Amino acid sequence: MGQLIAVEGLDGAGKNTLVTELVDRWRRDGLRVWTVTFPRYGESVTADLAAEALHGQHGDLRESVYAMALMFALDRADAADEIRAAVAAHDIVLLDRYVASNAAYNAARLSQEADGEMVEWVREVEFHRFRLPVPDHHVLLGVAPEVALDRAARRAATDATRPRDLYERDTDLQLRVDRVYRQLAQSMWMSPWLSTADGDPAELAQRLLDE
Ligand SMILES: Nc1ncnc2c1ncn2[C@@H]1O[C@H](COP(=O)(O)OP(=O)(O)O)[C@@H](O)[C@H]1O
Ligand SMILES: Cc1cn([C@H]2C[C@H](O)[C@@H](COP(=O)(O)OP(=O)(O)O)O2)c(=O)[nH]c1=O
Repeated sequence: MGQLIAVEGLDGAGKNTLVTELVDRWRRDGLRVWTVTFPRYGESVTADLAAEALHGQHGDLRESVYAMALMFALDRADAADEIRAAVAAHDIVLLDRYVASNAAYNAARLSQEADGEMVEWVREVEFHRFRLPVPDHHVLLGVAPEVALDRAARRAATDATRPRDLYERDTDLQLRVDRVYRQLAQSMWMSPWLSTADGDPAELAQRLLDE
């Protein structure tokens, strides 16, 4: 059985960059590594619909916090068996965003804290009803929100395929998401959380293997 690790953080925090570096490093070391990014755009209709809603389509879908949370959760529910099989066949399964994204973003949308109703609803729906595997570890890539916001804005300016969505353009929302993420990490929500401010892959790769 491999380790299931979820990497979390704000839009533009550098999750994708960090995950790519960790996967390369561990594979060079001979470990069997499998990775998936949520939302699974292009593979999951509900993920695509949610992203389109965040870019202004599908009427008032985006206004419902619970509907948006459910769209992202259904994407994961559909991937549950694949993740379980990957954990059985690999040393490490690395997830770029997972259930905690839904907890942090939707609690933040409702101005709730990590001990509020939304985080509990996400836990109940995703881990209990959808039976998603619980990560062995979470990693919070906790760069300062201003840094993440700046990176997301620069990425949008230089990459025409990555315009900022509704959440990325909402600075107050990102600040509240950051706060909920830190509370989730502090309370070790569902499993131990490792927090890193700079995402040094060498150090993090070792810390995760040492755990
Ligand atoms: N450690 C870093 N230092 C500087 N820029 C970075 C770093 N990590 C990522 N970036 C840049 O910031 C932007 C967002 O990174 P990305 O990995 O796509 O973030 P996320 O997946 O969290 O949205 C990208 O343009 C990336 O090249
Ligand atoms: C995976 C996931 C993402 N989100 C949010 C975080 C992001 O702001 C947004 C889109 O995900 P993101 O990973 O940022 O995709 P991209 O920038 O490539 O479009 O959706 C949730 O609210 N719940 C979830 O379960």
